[in-house]
Amino acid sequence: MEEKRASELVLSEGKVYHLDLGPEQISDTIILVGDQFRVELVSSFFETIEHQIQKREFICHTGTYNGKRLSVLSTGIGTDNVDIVLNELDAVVNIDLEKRKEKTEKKSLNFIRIGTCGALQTNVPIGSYILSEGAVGLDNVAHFYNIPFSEAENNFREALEKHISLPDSIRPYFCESDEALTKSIENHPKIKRGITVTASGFYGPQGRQLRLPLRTPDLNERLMDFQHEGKHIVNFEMESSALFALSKALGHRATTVCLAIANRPNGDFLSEYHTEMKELIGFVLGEI
Ligand SMILES: O=P(O)(O)O[C@H]1O[C@H](CO)[C@@H](O)[C@H]1O
Ligand SMILES: O=c1cc[nH]c(=O)[nH]1
Repeated sequence: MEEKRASELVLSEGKVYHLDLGPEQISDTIILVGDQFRVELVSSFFETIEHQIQKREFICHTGTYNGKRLSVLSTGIGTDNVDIVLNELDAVVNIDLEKRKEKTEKKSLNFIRIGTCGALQTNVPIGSYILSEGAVGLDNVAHFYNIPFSEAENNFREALEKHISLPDSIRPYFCESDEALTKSIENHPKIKRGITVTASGFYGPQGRQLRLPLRTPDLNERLMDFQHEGKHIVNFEMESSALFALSKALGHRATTVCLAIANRPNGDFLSEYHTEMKELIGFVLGEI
């Protein structure tokens, strides 16, 4: 295997550059959250914490919950950050950082994103837990890689592209979550399973209009009434498409569960959700 150059595998004092992590400092199951302050909320459930680090918006705590080693890491907002997080976590486990060479034996990580989202169906009230069976990417991260999308994933994307007319410059992609990981956290009365749309922004890209007019004003209605082989779109958030696509390509497993803090068709928004988020975290940790 060829040695990765300093500008390609970017390290700082032997650790991956943005996350400041090395191989001993992460577990095989990693909880990903967008908000950096949610890391402490997750690790407040741990009985021990062995490692804590922060660089920029990336905070990581590694410890144990019910005797099981777990890490929790903040990604910050957006799929551009997910590109950094997934590539660097994969490098930590699958590249020998000292020799700068890919390892022969690869490790597979489990990623569970616990986020917030906006529901896109009238019958999914704020406070629901939305579990992603797959994510439509309206961002462009996956377009820079060869992702082994399945025929079913390509068919879903094609059907969606026919249903919504997006500006020519936006090319959606679709990637499923890991079914076994998804199933492991589906047993809760507040859980609704469905398809997530990962947007490249919070306002216009999610059909929110403040002062700027929108180029696709009926985007949300189009997404809400789309269905393909019994699958419906249920929510908007900003990370899962890249998380699922890069995990698939790198041989990792990923799923997402989000607390609905907005309901777009009903016009509702929950700005203070600490208690609801704590309950969701407690549920997920108890299941994995
Ligand atoms: O609460 P988090 O995990 O950050 O998730 C959602 O909230 C942010 C937008 O407010 C985006 O990151 C979106 O995906
Ligand atoms: O409406 C919402 C709420 C949370 N996160 C999003 O990306 N959108």
